[in-house]
Amino acid sequence: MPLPDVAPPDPAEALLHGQFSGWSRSGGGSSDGNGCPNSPGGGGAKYALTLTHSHLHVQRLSARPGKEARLLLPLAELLGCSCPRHPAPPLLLLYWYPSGRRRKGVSRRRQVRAYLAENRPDAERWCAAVQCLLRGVTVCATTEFNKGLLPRPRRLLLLVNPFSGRGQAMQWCQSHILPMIREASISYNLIQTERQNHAKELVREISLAEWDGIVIVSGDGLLHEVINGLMERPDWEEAIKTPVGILPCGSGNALAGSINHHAGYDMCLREPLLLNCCFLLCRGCVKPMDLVSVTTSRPASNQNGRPTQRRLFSFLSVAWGFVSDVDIESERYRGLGSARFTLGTLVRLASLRSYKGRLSYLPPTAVTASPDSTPPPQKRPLSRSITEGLEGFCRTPIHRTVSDMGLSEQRSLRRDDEEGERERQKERERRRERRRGRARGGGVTRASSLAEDREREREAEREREGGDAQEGSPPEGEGRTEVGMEDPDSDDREDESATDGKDGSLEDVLEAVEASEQYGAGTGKDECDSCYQERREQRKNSAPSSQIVSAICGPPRAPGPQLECDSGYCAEEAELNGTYAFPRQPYTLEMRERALTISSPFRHITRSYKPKSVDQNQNSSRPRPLSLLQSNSNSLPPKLSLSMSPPTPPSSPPAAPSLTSTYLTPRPGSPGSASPSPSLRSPSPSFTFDVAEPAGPVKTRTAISEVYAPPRDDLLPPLDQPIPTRDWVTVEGDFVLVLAIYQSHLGADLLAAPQARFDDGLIHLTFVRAGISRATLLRLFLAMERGAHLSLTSPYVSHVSAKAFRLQPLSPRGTLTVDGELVPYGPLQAQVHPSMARLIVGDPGVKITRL
Ligand SMILES: Nc1ncnc2c1ncn2[C@@H]1O[C@H](COP(=O)(O)OP(=O)(O)OP(=O)(O)O)[C@@H](O)[C@H]1O
Repeated sequence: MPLPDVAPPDPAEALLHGQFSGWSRSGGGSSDGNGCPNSPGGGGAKYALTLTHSHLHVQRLSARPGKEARLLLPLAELLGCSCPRHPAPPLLLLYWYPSGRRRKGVSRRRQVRAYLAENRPDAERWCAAVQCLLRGVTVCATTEFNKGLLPRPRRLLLLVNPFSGRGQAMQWCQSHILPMIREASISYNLIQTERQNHAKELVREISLAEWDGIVIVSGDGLLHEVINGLMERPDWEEAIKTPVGILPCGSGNALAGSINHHAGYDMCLREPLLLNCCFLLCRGCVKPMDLVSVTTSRPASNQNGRPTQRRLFSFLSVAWGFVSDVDIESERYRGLGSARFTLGTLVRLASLRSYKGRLSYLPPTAVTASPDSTPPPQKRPLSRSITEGLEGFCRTPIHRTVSDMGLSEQRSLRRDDEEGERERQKERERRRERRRGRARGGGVTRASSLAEDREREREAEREREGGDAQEGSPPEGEGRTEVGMEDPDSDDREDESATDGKDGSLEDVLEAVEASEQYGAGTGKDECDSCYQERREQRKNSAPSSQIVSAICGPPRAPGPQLECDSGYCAEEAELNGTYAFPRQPYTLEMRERALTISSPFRHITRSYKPKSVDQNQNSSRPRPLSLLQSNSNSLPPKLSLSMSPPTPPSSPPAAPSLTSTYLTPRPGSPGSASPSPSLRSPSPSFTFDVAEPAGPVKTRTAISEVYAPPRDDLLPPLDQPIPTRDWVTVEGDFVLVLAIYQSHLGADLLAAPQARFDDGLIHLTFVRAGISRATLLRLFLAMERGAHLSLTSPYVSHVSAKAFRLQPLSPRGTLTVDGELVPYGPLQAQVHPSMARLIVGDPGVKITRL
């Protein structure tokens, strides 16, 4: 980009200075066709190049009418440079990505500039100098630039979900991603995922020391898998420090939107967003990112009457109500790309639901110490306030009832005394609660235990069943009431007159959308309930993944190390969405072998997409993606073989990984090969993706414990214990939505929490209560596109920050999502773990929105 008033460089700042000739395919002295469309000019034009720490100054020596004599290339806009090998002429190729306005927002565009050096050593010296600056190597004017100064090339593991978004991920890999990664001199291995949880299984087992980063080429769902795969490793503390990146090919792309926003770019979608994120990825700066530990639960359904719990780690959001409904229900419009959410929003607005529930949260001011900054001593009380709060609530020595939070002064108490007391107290509470009955109104602020809730729900259920049997009304409408109606408990969801008058012309639009939806889907309003039922049976992306899982991966997958899974729970979950389905048939070695062979990340395919034969995707009715391991990395063995050990039964505790593969181990003679076992190697905590590292041994290895000890949620009591009344705030009533988000964006075009930072240690809660009109709700989402919704005042909308929260749905049915993925419906609680992961975000925020 020529700048009219470019000042000449200060000679004192110059690192290199030299003369080059212009070069282009048409006008240059090359006959091999190795030209560049944007090179500075034909043969004959002379240029003086000066390299400083921040810029490359280009001065045209021979004047040319109508052309600027000076050009300033900021190194911040340079992706990389190269010097093509002999017999190509001694060229210095610069890959420049200035930002420019596009139809769909501002994004980067590629320009290659080529300068012909007098000889090859000159070209190589310049190339080394530019690369040193891009990699952050400390240099000065007296530095003798050569390739030896450069750190080893960075290595990325690219995981591509070919079905994400509109199914363009592989196409975009070829057209944009891989060329840019090569230009940035990054080595990579590319693996296509072939089924749900494939990425999770991979990252659980690979040798992470081989990689400088794991990059997801997909939507947010695949990153969710990777984060949880890393957290399920015995060496999770090291593993989760592996930088992760995302290249947006999904339909929501919330994290990519947040990264784009953090870099200072205007909101954009699709390819412009991809180019921005790919540029930032190649630049490579890493930032700490908060993770949120989420514990989900389902009410007791098995004979022992215990609720079952599951813990997972989230980087983006927890949603209940409107947002999760739209996310899951709009799956059917996947072909529309991100527009599916717009349509889904309109459809859901047309038949707005509300859900009964209780939301409790711990505001940040109430927390004295972050669990990560000063790890609490073992078995300390959860917090003093909790004990006090519980005492106030239960009027009994509550420290006994919360003994597994650890009350050190009470450790000497006999365990069975404590348990007996806890049981007696629960029983007293239950009786007291029954006496209070259902007279208690909505919006009550208090703490209570899930046991009470379940008891109340069971009672309510019994009453309802009795009532329904008498009145003959179906129970479907329970708990999902239309907003705006007088009686939120009413089942008469057809009656929307209460809001009809309010919304005016918006209603016409909504009715039109609703009518077209009914026409398109062939369902009427009543059939919404059957769709709802259906949704419980299916899962996101069910077609491809369920086919593969059933045809190829019948083997049970061992539950995560922290997973408490009894058979009843698993069966129920399989029915719910399949996410946690553990197939019941025995898992033979042959099946495991077949799955792994077909999974083919371990196959070496040299830069060609090899189509898979149909029989590899048994029962697959749709064309399957190509199995692929594509690599330009020199660091991996060309031929990969697997050695298998018998599968671990799902119920057995996850000890050392049962699968080993030679691709997991360093190549013999490679820098890391001295390490005795891949499982003993982990990235050094001090390693950063962007910090220059001299060539040599990959990383220092530390021995890791095989005992899995996941991080503790020390701000939260166990899910079946009451939350404290002190410091916690509880809101109970009818909600249209509850959204907990920890990134700025909910989708690439939804700035849901403008104040959020990757590592602010906060959960940003938005909740909308029943009674809001559709017009206001629509206005809220429209304002969210600009991040202006926080200033929209409505008595029904609240925005708060928290360190932890608990959500107790009291409606019998609904949808809960974590990072956009369906989780079992039931009580859930979450706590933020500040800066636990690391995210590749590129250069920090230089505002580039206009030319
Ligand atoms: N090859 C595959 N076949 C089927 N499902 C897959 C495959 N690879 C990954 N998945 C699963 O697909 C789900 C959705 O993936 P992802 O979120 O990345 O894309 P998306 O839904 O299109 O994007 P977004 O979340 O932004 O809308 C994830 O749960 C992931 O586990």
